[in-house]
Amino acid sequence: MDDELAISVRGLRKAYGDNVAVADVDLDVRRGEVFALLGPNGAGKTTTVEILEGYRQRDAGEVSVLGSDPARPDPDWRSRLGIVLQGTGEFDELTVAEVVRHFAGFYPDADDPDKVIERVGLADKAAARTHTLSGGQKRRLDVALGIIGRPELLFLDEPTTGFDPEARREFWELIRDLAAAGTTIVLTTHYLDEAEALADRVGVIAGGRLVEVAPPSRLGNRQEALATVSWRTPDGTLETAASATPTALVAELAARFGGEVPGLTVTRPTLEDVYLRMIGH
Ligand SMILES: Nc1ncnc2c1ncn2[C@@H]1O[C@H](COP(=O)(O)OP(=O)(O)OP(=O)(O)O)[C@@H](O)[C@H]1O
Repeated sequence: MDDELAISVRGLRKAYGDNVAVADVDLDVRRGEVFALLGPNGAGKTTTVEILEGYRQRDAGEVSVLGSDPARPDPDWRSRLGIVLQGTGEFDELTVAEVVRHFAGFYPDADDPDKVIERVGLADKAAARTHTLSGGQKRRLDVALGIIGRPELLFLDEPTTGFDPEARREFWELIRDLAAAGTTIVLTTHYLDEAEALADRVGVIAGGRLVEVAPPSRLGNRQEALATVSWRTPDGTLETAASATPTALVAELAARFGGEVPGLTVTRPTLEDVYLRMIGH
């Protein structure tokens, strides 16, 4: 096992009856990396992640997570993981501070509950009973419970669903801070901007197969794709051209217009464009 790897997966396979949910997945995640798993509903993300977390059994393949096989983990293995599930929900009558303190008790080297509550932006809700929290605030509490044990490896399942834009930005900052402090992070998300903002690499999974793994900027050869240049002619018509040399085209347009080119835009395929192509749209 390579010590540089937080996760190493070879030939992972899982079927539910005849339904093959995960087929021949090979995947490495380096220590300190932020890795995003993207894929449409039913692609196999949760199945894969729950196998890595030790919550589901695999049918075949080799899996190592922080040096252990999740199917036969070392005794202290689980305390080195942080898992942010979609909603804990069982502690409705307890306050935020009580729940976070309660979870801190499960870990040998837990972080300071007040500090963690502050970090996830719930300081002014510390004394509130959890059933009074909004959806976004509940997700922040989920995140607090995921990081209270100072995990080496943090799993986040669609972490910002229900967040308002400001809360998402704050959450992204938190993830960047955790990553900067050396935490390895694996997240699933349906938000491509989130993957682009946070991930060192993304893996696209479709139909149980890992279609591609690459940094967001390089996925689907995005960098080599033709640029789309648009501008308006003097009579206001929108013109569009696909170009491998957009700088030359813009220079030519600038010369033609004798200065500013009306309505000029230059775009490359977005992560969403290449992602949708990859999953067959
Ligand atoms: N416990 C289960 N029993 C039977 N089939 C399951 C079970 N869990 C998942 N599946 C099936 O396995 C496939 C992959 O599901 P999975 O939940 O891993 O996808 P996902 O990528 O996480 O989807 P989503 O984005 O909707 O959360 C789907 O066809 C799903 O119906």
